[in-house]
Amino acid sequence: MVQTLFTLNSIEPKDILIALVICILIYVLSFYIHYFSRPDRLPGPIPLPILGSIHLYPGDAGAWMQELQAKYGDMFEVYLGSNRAIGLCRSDLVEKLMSPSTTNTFRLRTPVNDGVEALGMMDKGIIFNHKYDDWSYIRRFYSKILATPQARKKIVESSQTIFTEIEKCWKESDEPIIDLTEWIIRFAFENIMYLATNMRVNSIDNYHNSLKPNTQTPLTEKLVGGVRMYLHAAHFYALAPTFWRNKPGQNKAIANMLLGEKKSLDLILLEMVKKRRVQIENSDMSEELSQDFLTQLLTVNTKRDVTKGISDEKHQSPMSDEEIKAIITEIFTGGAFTTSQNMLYMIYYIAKYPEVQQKIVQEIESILGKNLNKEVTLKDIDNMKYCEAVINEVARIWPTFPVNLRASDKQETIGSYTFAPNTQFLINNQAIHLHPKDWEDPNKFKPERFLDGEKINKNAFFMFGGGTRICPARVVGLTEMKMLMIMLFQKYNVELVEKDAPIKYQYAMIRLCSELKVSIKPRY
Ligand code: HEM
Repeated sequence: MVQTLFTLNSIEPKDILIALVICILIYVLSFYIHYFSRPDRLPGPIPLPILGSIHLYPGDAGAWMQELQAKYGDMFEVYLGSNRAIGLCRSDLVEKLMSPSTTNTFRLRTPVNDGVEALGMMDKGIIFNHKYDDWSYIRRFYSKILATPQARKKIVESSQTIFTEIEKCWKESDEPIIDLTEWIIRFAFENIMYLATNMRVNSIDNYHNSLKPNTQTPLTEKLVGGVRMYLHAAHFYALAPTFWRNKPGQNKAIANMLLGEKKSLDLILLEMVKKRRVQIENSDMSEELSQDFLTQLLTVNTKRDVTKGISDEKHQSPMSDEEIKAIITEIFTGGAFTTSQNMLYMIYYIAKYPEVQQKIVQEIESILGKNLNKEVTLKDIDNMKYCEAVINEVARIWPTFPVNLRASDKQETIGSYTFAPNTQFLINNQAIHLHPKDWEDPNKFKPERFLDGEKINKNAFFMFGGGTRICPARVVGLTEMKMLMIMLFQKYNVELVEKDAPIKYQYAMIRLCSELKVSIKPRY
């Protein structure tokens, strides 16, 4: 005891500092010995201990992946904190990851991620769900409800009504220049709300009124704002290592703010779920319930089950409000935001290329005539091949989702490289879409390359992703895009205000358009 006290008393602050510096040096040395002797080395920026390469991240994963490809080639590595992530920029490199086979082992989007956990989305819903049985159970709801002609018909019908409501607001405002960004988000939001809940929620009028001074923020605006912030939160939390998120100062403040926004969104969505649950519980047992997404989630494995056999032996209980909340968070993310952003970029390119706009109008008129009130059928929509080629070409040249994520919980090989379980793979959709190996004149906007007869190479185009995790709502997504195309371009000539300006956007898992100013003039 005396000996210990004596020893402690004789330690000077200087000695502690020296010991600390020695520890840090040993850590740094061993970090770099490990780094430089790692097996299956790939080119990439030399990481810093703890931070990895995150200090180099420009805030835009799409732009970063392009920059890294230019420096290091089609396959490279970066470190997100201490975790190795592999960038893949060529179709043949992603073959295994994007295989539709049920034996595809790249079933995960990310390894277990404490940021996603902190947001309350790990193993909830489907996007970040690692539990294969739960993921496939929830996907069955998507397939049953969204991949059907009924869902497409519903979207056709609601798109027409919602677009008319938007036109009414535009007429009322009588502005010569319109920024389409927020209108198109409300268009997609109202559509997905109707599809997912069978409710119309007046989001067009609400948005229009919210532009007037001194108005309160209506619930639909809070929801749209909340989902947008959720995308920013998912970006920050999924990517930034724990240490970086908790760094005192700006980082910590951003992390707290985003978490607060996610909690506010959770409260709104939970209230929506609870309200509908009470409505169902209070309704007469003999009353036929609606077949919408929310009702299916609320009634599965209950006496009022409208799902007709979605559950399996592992899923025999009703879903909790929390589980349903996570699922509808994702429905709104994909339904309101991914869809609207694709539509905005579609409008940007069509307005930028008047000759393409003219061909679109010709095709629409050849199928629907000049009667603007003619009912649009699914067959009409399916016959619009040039319109579809334009949608594809926009998604090729400017994917809304420029970087996709995959991981496997097993050891995997790609080419001659072996990767440890839980390695993160970053599929550079933008680079694959522009790779000269698969695309002739890749930077040229040329919708004809998608017309019948033109061969698109395997794994060279991922508008809706691919493999087992391909977008489960692609059929309705495409239908909605074509509907907007018909309603906007059949009736109006659309011109960009800044003809040569590049797309203005922010990155938040997807590319979020920040401004799209156009002038819209009636054709007739
Ligand atoms: C034009 C519209 C849309 C586009 C371009 C699009 C695109 C995508 C892409 C690229 C993915 C990633 C797939 C992968 O990892 O391979 C995805 C996944 C997903 N999308 Fe969509 N999407 C659209 C519309 C929608 C809509 C309307 C919804 C919801 C109603 C939706 C819900 C989802 C969900 C839940 C996933 C995750 C699937 C999983 O992890 O298994 N999407 N989408």
